[in-house]
Amino acid sequence: MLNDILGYATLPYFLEGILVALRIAGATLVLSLLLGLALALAHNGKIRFLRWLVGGYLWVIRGTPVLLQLIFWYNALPAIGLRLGGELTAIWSLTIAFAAFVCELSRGGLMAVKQGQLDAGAALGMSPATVFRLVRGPQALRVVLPGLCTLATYLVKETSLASVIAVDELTLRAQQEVSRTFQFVAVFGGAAAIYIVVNTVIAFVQRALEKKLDYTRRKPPRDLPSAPGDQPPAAEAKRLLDEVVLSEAPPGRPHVVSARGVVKQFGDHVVLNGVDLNVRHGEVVCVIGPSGSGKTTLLRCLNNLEPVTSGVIEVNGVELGTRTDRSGARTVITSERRRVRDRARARVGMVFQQFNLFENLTVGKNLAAAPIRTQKRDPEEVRRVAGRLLSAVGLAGYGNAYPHQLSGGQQQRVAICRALAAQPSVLLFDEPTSALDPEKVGEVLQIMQELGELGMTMIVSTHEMSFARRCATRVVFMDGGNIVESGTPQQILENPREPRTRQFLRTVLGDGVLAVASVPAEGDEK
Ligand SMILES: Nc1ncnc2c1ncn2[C@@H]1O[C@H](COP(=O)(O)OP(=O)(O)OP(=O)(O)O)[C@@H](O)[C@H]1O
Repeated sequence: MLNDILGYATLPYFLEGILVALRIAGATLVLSLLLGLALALAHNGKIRFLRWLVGGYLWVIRGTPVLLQLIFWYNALPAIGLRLGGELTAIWSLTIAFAAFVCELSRGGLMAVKQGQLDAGAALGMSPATVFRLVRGPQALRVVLPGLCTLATYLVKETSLASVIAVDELTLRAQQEVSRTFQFVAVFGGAAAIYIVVNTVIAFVQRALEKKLDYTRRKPPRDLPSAPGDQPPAAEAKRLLDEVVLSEAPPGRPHVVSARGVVKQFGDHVVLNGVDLNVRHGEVVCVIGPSGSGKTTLLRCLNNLEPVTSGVIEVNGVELGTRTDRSGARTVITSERRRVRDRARARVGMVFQQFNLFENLTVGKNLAAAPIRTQKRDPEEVRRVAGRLLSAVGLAGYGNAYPHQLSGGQQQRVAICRALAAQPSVLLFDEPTSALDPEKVGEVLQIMQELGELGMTMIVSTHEMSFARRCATRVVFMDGGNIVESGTPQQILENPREPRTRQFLRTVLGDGVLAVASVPAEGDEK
C-alpha cells in the first residue's frame, strides 16, 4: 500500500496537478496581499465612505462560504462579459475571498505598532509614507508573518475548491483517477502526501522568514563593547556636540518658540487653557507641575503632534498647525502633507519619556533615518555626524546594535542623539528620565546640561527639581492647563509668589526647602 501511495505521490500527472494548484495559490497570494493591504489602509484611514465600503465588503465575504463565492463568480463573470476561463476565475474568486483575511491580519499588524513609534517618526518630520516604509510596515510584517504563512498553507489546500469549476488541479485529477481505478486509499493518500510536502516547505520558509524579520531575535553585533562605555569628560563631549548645536540666534527672530493663547481640548475636557509661552534662542525652560497639569500636552502641541483647538504656535518662524492670512484670520490646517512639511521646516526635536527608538532599526539607522530620508542630506556627512554624536554620549561602537540590546539609559542617550542628528532648532524633552532606573538618571541629565551650556534651546518637562535649579534659565509652573507663574529657578523654586506653586513644591521638595515656607504670602493657603 505504501508503495502505491508513493507511486501516486510521484506520478507526473499528479505533480502537474499540484503545479496548477501552486500557480493559482501563488497568484492569489500576491494579489490578495496587495488588495488586502490597500483595504486595511482604507479601513484604518480617514475617509468615512471608504471605511464603510471596506466594512461592507468584509461583512459579505466573511459571511459566505468560499465555495459559494467561487461558483457565483464562475457564473457572474461571463454574465458581465468577462470570460476568464477556470484558472483565472479561481484566482479572481480566491483573491477576493482571501484579501478579506489579509485585510484583517494587516489591520491587526498595523494596530500592533506602538503609537510612540509613529509619534517619533512624525516628530522627526517624516511623512506617514516614510514612517510606513521604514518603521510601521516592517514592524507590522513581523507581527502578521505567522498568520500570513498559515493563510498561504490554507490557500494551497483551498485551491482544491477550484475542482468544482473544472480546473484541472491536483484534487480533480485524484478524483478522476479514483473513478477510473477505485483505489481511493492509494490515490487520495498520494495526493495528500503531495499537499503535505508542499505545506511542509511553506512551514520551513515561514521559519526562515521569521528568523530574518524578527529583529528582537538578532544577536548583538560581535564588536559591541562588552562593558558599557563611560561618557567622555564634559569638555570632550561638548567639543563633539558643538557641531550640531546652533550657537548663533537666527537673525531677526526674537523667539525660537512662540505660543500665544493656546487652548487644547479633548472633547469637553480643556487640557490647555490659553497658554502663552515665548522661548528665546539658547534658553533652557523647565516646565514643572503636578501630574495632569498639561505639560506633555503642551510639548505635543509645540511639536504639532496634537493639533491645537485655538491659539497659535510658531517655531523657527514657521506657524504650526494653523495658517494666518493677511487679514489676521486663522484657519486650522487639515492637509496632512502640509502639516508634515511645516513640521520638517520648523525642525522641532523631541525626546520622549519612553525613548521611542525605532525598534526595527539599528542605532545608526535610527540616527540617520530622518536626515537622509526626509532632509535629503549627504549620507556620508550624516554618518560622520552620527558617529560624533554617539562618541559624545559614550556610545561609540553601538551603531550596529538594536535598541532592545541597550539599557534604558543608553536608549535615552541614543534618542537624544537621534533628535540632534536632525539639527533641531529647539529640543523638547518630555520627562526624559521618568522611565529610568535612578542610577541611570544622571547620565541623561549630564548630556542635557552639556547641551544647555552649548546654547541649545530646550524646553524640558521634568520632575527633576535639582536639574531645573542647576540648568534652567527659566522655570515655568503649570497647573490645570495654565501657566501659573514663571521666572528664574531661584524665583520659582525658592521664592514662589503663587500659593499653588508653594503647595506643589512643598509636596515634591518637602517643607524645609522653600525659603519662604515660614513667611506666608498674602492669600497663601493654610
Ligand atoms: N489623547 C488624550 N485624550 C484625552 N485626554 C487626554 C489625552 N492626552 C492627555 N489627556 C488628558 O490631558 C490631561 C493632561 O495630560 P498631560 O499628559 O498633558 O499631563 P502632564 O502634566 O504631562 O502629566 P504627567 O506629569 O503625569 O505626565 C490629563 O487629564 C489627561 O488625561
